[in-house]
Amino acid sequence: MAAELIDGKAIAAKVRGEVAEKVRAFQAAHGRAPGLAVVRVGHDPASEVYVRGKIKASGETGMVSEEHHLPEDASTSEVLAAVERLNADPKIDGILVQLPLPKQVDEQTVLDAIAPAKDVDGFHLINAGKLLSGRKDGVRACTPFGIMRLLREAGCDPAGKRAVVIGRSNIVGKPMALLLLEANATVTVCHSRTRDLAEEVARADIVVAAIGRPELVRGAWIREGAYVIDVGMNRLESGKLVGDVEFAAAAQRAAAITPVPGGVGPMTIAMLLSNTVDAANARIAAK
Ligand SMILES: NC(=O)C1=CN([C@@H]2O[C@H](COP(=O)(O)OP(=O)(O)OC[C@H]3O[C@@H](n4cnc5c(N)ncnc54)[C@H](OP(=O)(O)O)[C@@H]3O)[C@@H](O)[C@H]2O)C=CC1
Ligand SMILES: Nc1nc(=O)c2c([nH]1)NC[C@@H]1CN(c3ccc(C(=O)N[C@@H](CCC(=O)O)C(=O)O)cc3)C=[N+]21
Repeated sequence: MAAELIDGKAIAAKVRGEVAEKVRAFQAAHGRAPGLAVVRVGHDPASEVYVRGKIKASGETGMVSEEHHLPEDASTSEVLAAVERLNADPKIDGILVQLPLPKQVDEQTVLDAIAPAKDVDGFHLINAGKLLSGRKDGVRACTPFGIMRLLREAGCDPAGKRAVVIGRSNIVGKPMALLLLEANATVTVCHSRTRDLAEEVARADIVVAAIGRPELVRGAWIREGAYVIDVGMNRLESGKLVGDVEFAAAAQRAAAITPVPGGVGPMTIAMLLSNTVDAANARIAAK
């Protein structure tokens, strides 16, 4: 393998250490730990795993966390009521509503009901709008924000580079493109209607794949010396977890690449905790 492995697990551990330090300072100054609430609706098995990971990691940094589990048939107004209670709870600094929600629940209505100052996912309209407008005071979506840190730790400055983001979701692709643009990359966003994905990827100095299709991005497409970030989480029938990039072949050409698992996933959780302690401090400062 020619590429450097970008060790998301190790970098996430470093971020959690920084968060633990901020948690200690917050506790000393305010007599309580920052609080994170996770709302989970129904029984999506993947969500159960991720939420457990988030709760465990938050405890390790000294934060207080609680999980609110609603039944599979919960209505939009029941989920809204849970969000409203957490908005009003002074001990809660961060609220995360785990996605996807069951189909009868209106996702955007729920996300927009979260107090923007407690929206540690960065999915609220206000935080999305602040990112679009280049304002620095909004909450940044955890996955793209974590990827910017991974690039920095790998020694990649996006300024002037050609970045190709594959995927245009509100939670990964679009905010990723905006953060890369903010860092002065020349950004192309690809999606399912892109005419020639291979050709777009072949030009890229930075590739971020956020598609959700196992190994769709072929190793042979990767430009020599590119930085490759694989967001995809695809569980094969064998039980094996693979990304959106054909890892072994891409690693022959890339300068650096993230593995799945152990790349972007652990970083997403670490950035959630980082956003929560930052939200706790910002809320106190705003009082
Ligand atoms: N590691 C982590 O922390 C996280 C991982 N994920 C994972 O990342 C992946 C993407 O997640 P998310 O953004 O929520 O997914 P979405 O399903 O919301 O978006 C997928 C995007 O991929 C595009 N796409 C689909 N097929 C193709 C194709 N053949 N060629 C090019 N583009 C294509 C879609 O295009 P179009 O818009 O045209 O439909 C869409 O924009 C998933 O595997 C998810 O599990 C997600 C969040 C966090
Ligand atoms: N409101 C909300 N916010 C999210 O941030 C959010 C969400 N909903 N819904 C689902 C996606 C997905 N997501 C992941 C987080 C961590 C790993 C992770 O830690 N993955 C491990 C592997 C875990 C395993 O083995 O299954 C790894 O990559 O090493 C993966 C995926 C956050 N998401």
